[in-house]
Amino acid sequence: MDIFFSGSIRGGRDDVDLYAALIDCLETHGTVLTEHVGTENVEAVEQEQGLTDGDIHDQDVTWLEQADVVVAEVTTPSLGVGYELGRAVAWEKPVHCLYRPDSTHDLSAMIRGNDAVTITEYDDLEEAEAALEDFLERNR
Ligand SMILES: O=c1[nH]c(=O)n([C@H]2C[C@H](O)[C@@H](COP(=O)(O)O)O2)cc1CO
Repeated sequence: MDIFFSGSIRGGRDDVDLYAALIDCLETHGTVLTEHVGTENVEAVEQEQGLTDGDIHDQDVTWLEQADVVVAEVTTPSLGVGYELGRAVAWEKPVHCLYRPDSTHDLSAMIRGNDAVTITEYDDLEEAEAALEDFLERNR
């Protein structure tokens, strides 16, 4: 199963360690196409690789199209994550979002109000992992 994991990069990297833990969990169920989202110095690595913003966009959209399912951690608001979710919904991919309700950012109505997206509100990693396992089992 190919999994597209979506998480904030330029929107803010406060949750990067959490993204890495979620990616580790997802990798026990399939191939995560976007492992780089959980890498601390992702933008420096992309720069070293000579990737332009155009390359990053095109590569991510290719992975998104290839993915069987999409998982996003949406607590830190991100334009890129919102864009990826919109395209995933338009392609009718199964989409699951994880959100921590103790956040200072309220979740966008464009995500919470979207019937095509399932959302788990969670407080700790264990709860998030259980929700992901359930989502992946239902969409295998
Ligand atoms: O350098 C990048 N590499 C990359 O893969 N992305 C993709 C993957 C993430 O799920 C999403 C993050 O968007 P943003 O940077 O607007 O927070 O966009 C985004 C950037 C920077 O915008």
